[in-house]
Amino acid sequence: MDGSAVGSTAGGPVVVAPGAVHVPGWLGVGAQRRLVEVCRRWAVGPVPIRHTRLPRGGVMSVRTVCLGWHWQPYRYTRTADDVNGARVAPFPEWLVRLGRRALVAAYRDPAAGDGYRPDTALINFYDDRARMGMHQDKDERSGAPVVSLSVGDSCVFRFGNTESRGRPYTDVELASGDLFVFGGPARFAYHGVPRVLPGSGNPATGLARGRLNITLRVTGLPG
Ligand SMILES: O=C(O)CCC(=O)C(=O)O
Ligand SMILES: [Fe+2]
Repeated sequence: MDGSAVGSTAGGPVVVAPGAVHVPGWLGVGAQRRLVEVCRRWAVGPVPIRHTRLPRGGVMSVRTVCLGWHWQPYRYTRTADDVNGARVAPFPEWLVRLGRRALVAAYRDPAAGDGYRPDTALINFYDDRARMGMHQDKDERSGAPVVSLSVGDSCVFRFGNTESRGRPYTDVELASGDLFVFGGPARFAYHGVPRVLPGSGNPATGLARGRLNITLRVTGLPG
């Protein structure tokens, strides 16, 4: 993955809320295909992709595997103690660079990626029925932006406000190759995925069914 196919924007950035930007078609098909391939490898190990168990007994409908730091509700650790105890795969340098380019594209500012050093990625796989309830990404001790990349089936992405799970929110359709960034005043906004749209993806990405979402984040944790 060298990101060479990045930048084939099908449309310019759309500001959904201050600090929250949707860039349709940011990843070309080649870049999406490489992401699918590498995510398939990460899904196998060292920590296998799994449905995250919630402390009160629930189980998330998406399946998740992490890089750099392992997220389990509601903290980050180096080892996946709720899965197999293994240390998660390292966060690759090319993904840091991709995150920087994402910020430059979303904020239309050549300096927007300077100093951005994401150190964890959550890779979520959604089957036809998977969803994600409204939540904040708030286990990070950093206000740096979250970079979100989507491949495969489209979904309805609900982007809300920082006060509550409820309205006002905006429903955005995230399609294969789309970038969504939330930073600044939008960084701690509630968001979720009420549904995926089965069969809407492009098989040329290598993902015949389902939806892949990768979020890059800065944990703010030491070393
Ligand atoms: O799947 C998405 O688009 C969002 C995922 C998400 O919000 C998360 O992993 O925290
Ligand atoms: Fe989230």
